Amino acid sequence: MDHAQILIVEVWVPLPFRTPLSYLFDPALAPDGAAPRRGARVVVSVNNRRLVGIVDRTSQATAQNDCSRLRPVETVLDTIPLLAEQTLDLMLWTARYYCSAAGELLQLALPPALRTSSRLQQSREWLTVRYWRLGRAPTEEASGQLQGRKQRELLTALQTAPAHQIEHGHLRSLGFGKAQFTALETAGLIEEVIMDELAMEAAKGEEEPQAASDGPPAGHTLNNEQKATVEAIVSSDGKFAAFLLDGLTGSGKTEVYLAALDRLIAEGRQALILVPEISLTPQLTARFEKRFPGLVCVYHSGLTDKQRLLAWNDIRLKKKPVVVGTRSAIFLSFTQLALVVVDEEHDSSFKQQDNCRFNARDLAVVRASNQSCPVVLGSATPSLESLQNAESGRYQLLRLRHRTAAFARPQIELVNIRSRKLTGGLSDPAARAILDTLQARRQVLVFLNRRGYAPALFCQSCGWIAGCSRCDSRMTLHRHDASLRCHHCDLRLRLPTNCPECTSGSLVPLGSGTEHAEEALQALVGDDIPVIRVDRDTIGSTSALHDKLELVKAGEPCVLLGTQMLAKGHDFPDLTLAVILDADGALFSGDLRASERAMQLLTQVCGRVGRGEHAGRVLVQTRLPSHPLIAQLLAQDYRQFALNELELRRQLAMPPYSSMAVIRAEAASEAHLQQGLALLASQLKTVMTQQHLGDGVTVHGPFPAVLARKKNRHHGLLWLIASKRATLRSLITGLMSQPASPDRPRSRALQLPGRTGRHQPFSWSLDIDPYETL
Ligand SMILES: Nc1ncnc2c1ncn2[C@@H]1O[C@H](COP(=O)(O)OP(=O)(O)OP(=O)(O)O)[C@@H](O)[C@H]1O
Ligand SMILES: [Zn+2]
Repeated sequence: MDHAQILIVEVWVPLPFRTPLSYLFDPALAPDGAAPRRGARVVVSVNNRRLVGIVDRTSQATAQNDCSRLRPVETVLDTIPLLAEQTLDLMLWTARYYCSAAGELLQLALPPALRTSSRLQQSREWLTVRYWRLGRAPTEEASGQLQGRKQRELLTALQTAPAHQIEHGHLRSLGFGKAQFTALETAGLIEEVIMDELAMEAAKGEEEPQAASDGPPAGHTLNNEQKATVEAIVSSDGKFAAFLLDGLTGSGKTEVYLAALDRLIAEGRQALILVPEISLTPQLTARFEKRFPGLVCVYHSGLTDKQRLLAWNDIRLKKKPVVVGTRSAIFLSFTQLALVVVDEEHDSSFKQQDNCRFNARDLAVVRASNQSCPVVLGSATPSLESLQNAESGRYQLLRLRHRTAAFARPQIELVNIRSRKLTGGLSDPAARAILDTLQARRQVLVFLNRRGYAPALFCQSCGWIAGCSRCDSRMTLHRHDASLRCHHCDLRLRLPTNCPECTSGSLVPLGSGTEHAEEALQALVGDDIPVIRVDRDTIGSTSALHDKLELVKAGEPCVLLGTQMLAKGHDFPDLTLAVILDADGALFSGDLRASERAMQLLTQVCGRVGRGEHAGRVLVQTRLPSHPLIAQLLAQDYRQFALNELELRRQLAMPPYSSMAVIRAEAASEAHLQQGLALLASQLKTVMTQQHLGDGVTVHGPFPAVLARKKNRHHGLLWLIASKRATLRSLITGLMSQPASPDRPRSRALQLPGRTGRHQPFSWSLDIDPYETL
């Protein structure tokens, strides 16, 4: 083989490999003789599977390369890079930082239609777009013959459009139709162009500036705090700066993002707004769309494959400069970011909980830094990590201390329910407050973070409790379909009528979930007042939630009942009472972040009321009125809470004052689990000794996971805590190069350790900067 002509193409494939795979490419065989460019897609085969991969690098084969062992690239799908350089760089950075496979991130960086080999043809069809443009040689005579007003309007539209062309669909939406197209085409004044958008590269630089729009509807007149905040953000235009926007619930953070965007995207650049879950906040998206009509693109996994492809491409080609998306949107192909916003930055949904366990909030900072633009992390209840970054000066702290509403803060009262009778979880004082509020024609929010009818089913004669046969957990009673369900593995059983242990018929539900609360609330308020339940069981689709929330927005008296779905950023001016049915549920967990999470959740619920013209009131039902966290909730000083909590973490040398990784292991049996974890622990010791890591790092465990048995697999973990991030890195890198098991040395270290499959006797994975630690 003549090495001089053969190229070696390194390709990332969507499999858990640590390095790209090498393939041969013979330019002589390519139709245009060109090598595939970085970021272009190719089809390659891996273990007889044909996969779509992304080109990382192409180089000349040398005599050192053993080309006979390499397979050829099967097809080059793109002549241009489909993934922006910036996205590819971020993928590689993410894979390195989180010790995972860059190729697997392709699933997030490319929409499904572009990476599934059976959909490739269809994706091309979806991206073929019809345009009309000015004819090449319109004659004077032809122009003179223009008949109708609409024909002249169409011509003017094209004359003033960038590149003198406009998409067919867009023209139709402007009211132009077949009559005008045919007439002008016949006269040679316009012509049709069919374009393969997948083969188009994004406009570079300022070539095609996209004005924010012709006078977007202005927002509120900003108050002084908001103005100062916007100025601080805008003054970092064109350079990297990270801001923590710490603003009370309802202090107008969203208004700040909008105003900053207004100033920053004016020059045709892009902006990314990351939100926890789009389906939960249709209102937020609507606010962006209203302010930037036609310029907002929404990107999340709830879209159909086609919608996702078109949205992805609009973003790539910079047709829609404002992108509102969930965590995977961080991997979109932006080339010219002017601003990145992470709304509700404390939210757990920014952390991916499987495969590559990245935190999109942290990647937002990395991406902004790579692309030299400001990034704003906003929250009323900032994470301790971000607060610490602000304290240490890494992030600039911006504060909004005043609510925009007429009333500063809701009034919070405790209801001690230790010896009270509850109906569907509801105490008498809470019931009275609800009725009073509805009487005054206002709305009520009832928060209960537990779905189903009851969290347990109990036999009064023998004490049996329904448990899951596959997990160490209780089954939840769902009454609407008379089932018992495990919320961990989704096992579903018919509700028994008799106790399976003692056959007695005295089975009773224990405790209350939202289904029970709904029943009790409806009985309390009567049939005329709607009780709107929002939880995972009632919200099948985005539109279902949207319809329910519209009902609340209409302002009629109603009761909005639900789980944490309701705590996320909703803005309903007529909500004046919130009832937290069971504050204690949030207080018991040994997790590192348990208090932080509980405080954030409860504070956010309290923040949903009193946002309009009327004062808000919150009733907190608890059996532990003197619990310190409840006291801090009453004080309504999240910041003080956070500072105390930070001090505690500092004393314990826990994150954010140290770097942490969790090794999660699962096994077919307890014996396999113990054996596997013991091996890992001893390998960690070996690495620590070899590399003299000494006091810099501590390994805790092994210990069982909170749910020690889940889906019939046994779960356990190890904690690695280091004073410096670099030490943790050395330890992890060292561990990765240890043999997978004593009798099975890792041959080429290509495959990531521990990711050999969920059905192995023993497997493990790494969680760097874990959100959940148990
Ligand atoms: N300067 C202002 N003048 C009058 N009203 C304002 C102003 N800024 C914001 N608002 C209104 O106040 C309400 C709360 O603002 P916004 O939703 O921006 O707050 P937020 O801080 O994002 O809230 P949260 O974090 O609780 O979701 C909204 O209805 C908004 O329209
Ligand atoms: Zn189960």
